[in-house]
Amino acid sequence: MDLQNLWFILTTFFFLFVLINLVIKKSTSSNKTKLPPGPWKLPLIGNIQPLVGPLPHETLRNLASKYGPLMYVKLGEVSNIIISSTEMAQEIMKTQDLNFCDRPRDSLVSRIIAYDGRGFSFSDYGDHWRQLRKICTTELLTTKRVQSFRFIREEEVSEMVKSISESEGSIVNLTNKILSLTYGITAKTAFGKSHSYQQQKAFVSAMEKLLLLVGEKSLAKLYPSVKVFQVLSKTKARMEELHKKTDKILQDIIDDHKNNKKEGEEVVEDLVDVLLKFQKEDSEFPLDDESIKAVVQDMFVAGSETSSAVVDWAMAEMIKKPKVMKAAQSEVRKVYGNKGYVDESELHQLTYLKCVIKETLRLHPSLPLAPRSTRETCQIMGYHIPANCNILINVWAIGRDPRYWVDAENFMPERFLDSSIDYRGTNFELIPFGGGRRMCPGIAFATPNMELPLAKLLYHFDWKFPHGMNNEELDMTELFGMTVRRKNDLCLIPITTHQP
Ligand code: HEM
Repeated sequence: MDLQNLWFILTTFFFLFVLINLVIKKSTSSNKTKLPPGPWKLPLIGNIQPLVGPLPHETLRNLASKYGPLMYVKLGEVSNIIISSTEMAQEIMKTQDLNFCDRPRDSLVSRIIAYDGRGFSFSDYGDHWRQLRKICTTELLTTKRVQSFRFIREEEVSEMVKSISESEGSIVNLTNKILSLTYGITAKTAFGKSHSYQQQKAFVSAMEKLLLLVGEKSLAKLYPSVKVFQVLSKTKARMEELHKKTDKILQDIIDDHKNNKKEGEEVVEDLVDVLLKFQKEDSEFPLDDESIKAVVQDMFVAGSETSSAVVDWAMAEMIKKPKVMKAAQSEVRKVYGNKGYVDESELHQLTYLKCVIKETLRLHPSLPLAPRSTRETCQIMGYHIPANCNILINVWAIGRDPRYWVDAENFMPERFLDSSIDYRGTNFELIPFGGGRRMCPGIAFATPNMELPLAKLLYHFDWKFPHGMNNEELDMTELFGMTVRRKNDLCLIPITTHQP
């Protein structure tokens, strides 16, 4: 070998060595910052796929079937990680829960609707949230408190049933009836008697419009850092206008509570009364008026449309499946047959109805995309998850995943008869109330709000479709907003079987 050849071989080895080192270094460092897989994106715009189509949870499910249960999607300038499997949901809501228990910083929602983060549902994990959570779990939403409102629920549901019975044989808009029932119950439990029907109507109407705006797509939401979009945003202007209305009504109600407090009188405390107790100076958590309004509004946002949507979907699924309707009716009529009327005393005996509700929550979770945000950067499955990144847990997709559910798209309440799967945050294939630290604290509140109206609607009436329609033709299209409800109202004909 001459000297020239030796020189050539040595330099080749040297360059190969440097190159291999560079490749190894690059691949280890990029693994650390490698984001989860996701669809192609355009500069500035990000991923347009999830913006197309009316139902983001469905589009995201379809994308996840290609890119996997941990997916990165950029909407405008906002980064989102989409979670679409039980394993990943468990990682977020259990294993690494502490790092995933902030809420997304949607500046419009948290500033306008949630009183600059003074509320509970939209606030970040921290001292303020901990204090409010404690008030909720020890005072506001306890089983004892829920029990104390039993007379309100029974009265309101009886009123609804009477008004349906008056329309015997003609078409009734059940969706509207159920929605105003739930809002009525929430208003009475929150405000007590110190509000007029006009105030309640105005408040509920503004809240309904606000909640639809929350689900609306807007440039201001996609580009929160571009102030000009915030200024020009019609969504923002409409939110502010509606918020002004709800804020004024809430302030009037709080003032009324303060002025008319009759000391020593034995009355059932409403939610405003309970919160005002925490305003006293010697209270461990003094709350100002703004925080009280924010929490009361939270109860409306988180508690009204969610429960009413479940009752509405349950009725729709049952009328679509006459066998299920019959089984649920027979159970209720057997349990309450001797009594002759439905109240809350025997609700615990309605095993099949509870399965109907579980199955409805599986197929129609009121919040299909549970929103979280990361507190610090972390790793999942070797992928980099940035700090302050929005996390959307696709509860809807998990509930319909054929890997966990037999005949997943089919409404079959029987599947829960011999199953221990529950929605209390330990079975990650069924998480309509979420899980972990930020799990819904309102299950005890929601349960009778769903069970009592359903039991009464099943006990007192048989149901027929209008205009000779048959069960195959019932439209089940969803409408995405703050909650997912029916796009078209459920309109049915009641036939009274047991006079209310
Ligand atoms: C069927 C009815 C309901 C459903 C499906 C539902 C569902 C949910 C879900 C999915 C979350 C987010 C959980 C998470 O991030 O892990 C949540 C949070 C919350 N829910 Fe519910 N909810 C319902 C009824 C209620 C009721 C009746 C109330 C109160 C009266 C309520 C109050 C709240 C509050 C305050 C939060 C925020 C908790 C926090 O951020 O710490 N919910 N709910």
